[in-house]
Amino acid sequence: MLPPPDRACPIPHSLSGGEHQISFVPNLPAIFLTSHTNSVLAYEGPRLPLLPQRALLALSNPYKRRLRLAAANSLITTSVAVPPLPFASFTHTCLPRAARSAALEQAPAVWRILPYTPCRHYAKSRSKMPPKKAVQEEKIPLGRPGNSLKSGIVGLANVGKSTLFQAITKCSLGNPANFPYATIEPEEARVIVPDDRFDWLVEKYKPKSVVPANLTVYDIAGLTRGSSTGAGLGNAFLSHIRAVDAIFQVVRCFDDAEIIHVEGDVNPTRDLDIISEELRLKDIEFVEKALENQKKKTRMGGQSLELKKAKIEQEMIEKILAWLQDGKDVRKGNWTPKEVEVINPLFLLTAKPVVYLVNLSEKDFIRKKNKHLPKVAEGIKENATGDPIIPISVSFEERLTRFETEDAAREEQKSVGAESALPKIITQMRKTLQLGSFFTTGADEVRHWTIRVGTKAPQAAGVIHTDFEKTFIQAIVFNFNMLKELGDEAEVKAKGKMMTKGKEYVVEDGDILLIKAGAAKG
Ligand SMILES: Nc1ncnc2c1ncn2[C@@H]1O[C@H](COP(=O)(O)OP(=O)(O)OP(=O)(O)O)[C@@H](O)[C@H]1O
Ligand SMILES: [Mg+2]
Repeated sequence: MLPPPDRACPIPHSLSGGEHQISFVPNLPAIFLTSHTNSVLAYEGPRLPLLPQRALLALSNPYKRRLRLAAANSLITTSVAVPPLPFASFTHTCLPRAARSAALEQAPAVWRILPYTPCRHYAKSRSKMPPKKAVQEEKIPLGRPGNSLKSGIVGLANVGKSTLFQAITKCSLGNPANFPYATIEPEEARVIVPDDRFDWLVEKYKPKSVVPANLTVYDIAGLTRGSSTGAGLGNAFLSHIRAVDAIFQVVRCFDDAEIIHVEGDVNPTRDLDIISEELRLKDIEFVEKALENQKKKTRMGGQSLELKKAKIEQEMIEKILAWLQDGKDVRKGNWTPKEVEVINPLFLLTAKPVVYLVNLSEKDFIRKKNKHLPKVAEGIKENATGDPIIPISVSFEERLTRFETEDAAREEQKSVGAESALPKIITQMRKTLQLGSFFTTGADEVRHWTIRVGTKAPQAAGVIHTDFEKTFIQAIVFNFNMLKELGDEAEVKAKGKMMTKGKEYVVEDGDILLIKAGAAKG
């Protein structure tokens, strides 16, 4: 209860009526009256008024303790019903001492409304302090690849996509044939992600069940000049590309007069340009559509928070459109986390990470020489800086799959002096997507899980089971390298290398996790 008023102070009209909170700090010359709206009424005493949360920060420890104690006993924060003007009155006797004397001296006391969010007053009051360093916004990569990854094989028609698909998946789902557009519907197959650590763990634990990580690969119909406007197989293939997390782009660098080239001759730099142009044109179309929809939302006008958010989003979409119209791929932009949130649901083709696969003749691949290769590398470096390029001979890979046994295929690789590039392209794809691995081990199951680099323990637990993210308690962690070095879990434990980690732990590549989670609600 507040003491009875003995001196009236006017309460500004905007705060009159309704329930308001009064908070003050004993012996501090500031008093705050916070409304349920977005404003704060502050008493302007001898010191600059501070915003409540800032005031708490600014208090010295004994005051903080007193404030907390008092707040716990409802002494400090009291609800007051403020009657409408002109009857609003407020007693200065409940003001802190310094404020009270100021109120008496400067009567009538001055009240003013301060915005609730900005902390400008706080910054001003400490103007002698060096300026705060700009907070570096954490960068987040585009896309949201999960544990089940999808990648599409993309390229001009008749460049070897289906043959590669068949070699990768070691199955006959693909449709390789020497005529353009042999593939119509995207074929799909899962391939196991090769990982020596996983193989070692399987050997060590000899579990009843083994679950390696996998990558779903799609063989997508060939592109051609004008695909974005419906030429060739037109738009159909584009929707297939939209659905994948990443792209393997096959570039033809083999000369073979028998194999038809849709452009008439082998010219990989021109082919690269055609593909990036088509993907970009399609993205422009997607973004223009998104912008149109967004404009429908913002057209209504008004001041609601939702509308403000929609307007900010519209500006971001306009920025993305300008970027694309400038001839640049979305994945090469330097986007803020908020912009990434806008980009992800657009499923843009040029936002997807690309691994370039340069398809060489078997002869060139073995001798590690190809007349087109330097130009291709230069072109990619110039237009898609940083994207990985892997030389491969799709026909060699296809031939290797025809050997009866793995050993025979290995022998062949040894005898010709060249290794299959397939394991490399899958591991490179994971690297490009900034993915890492963790493992769960035991007598029942050894499993390889996929997460984005930088994922924290609860989110990693959520990959195992969605409930685990919410009910996460802790994780028992040790790294594969430690296990391999020390030999077994007991030894890892004895050496104190088995650790209990909480919610803030960032899972490292190769961690072996045991998640402890509570029971799920409901
Ligand atoms: N490195 C290579 N050297 C020689 N021939 C190759 C090579 N790679 C693929 N080919 C041949 O090119 C032809 C076309 O291959 P494939 O059907 O895999 O192409 P594609 O890109 O899937 O075509 P589409 O776009 O029509 O689906 C096949 O005859 C295949 O054997
Ligand atoms: Mg094909």
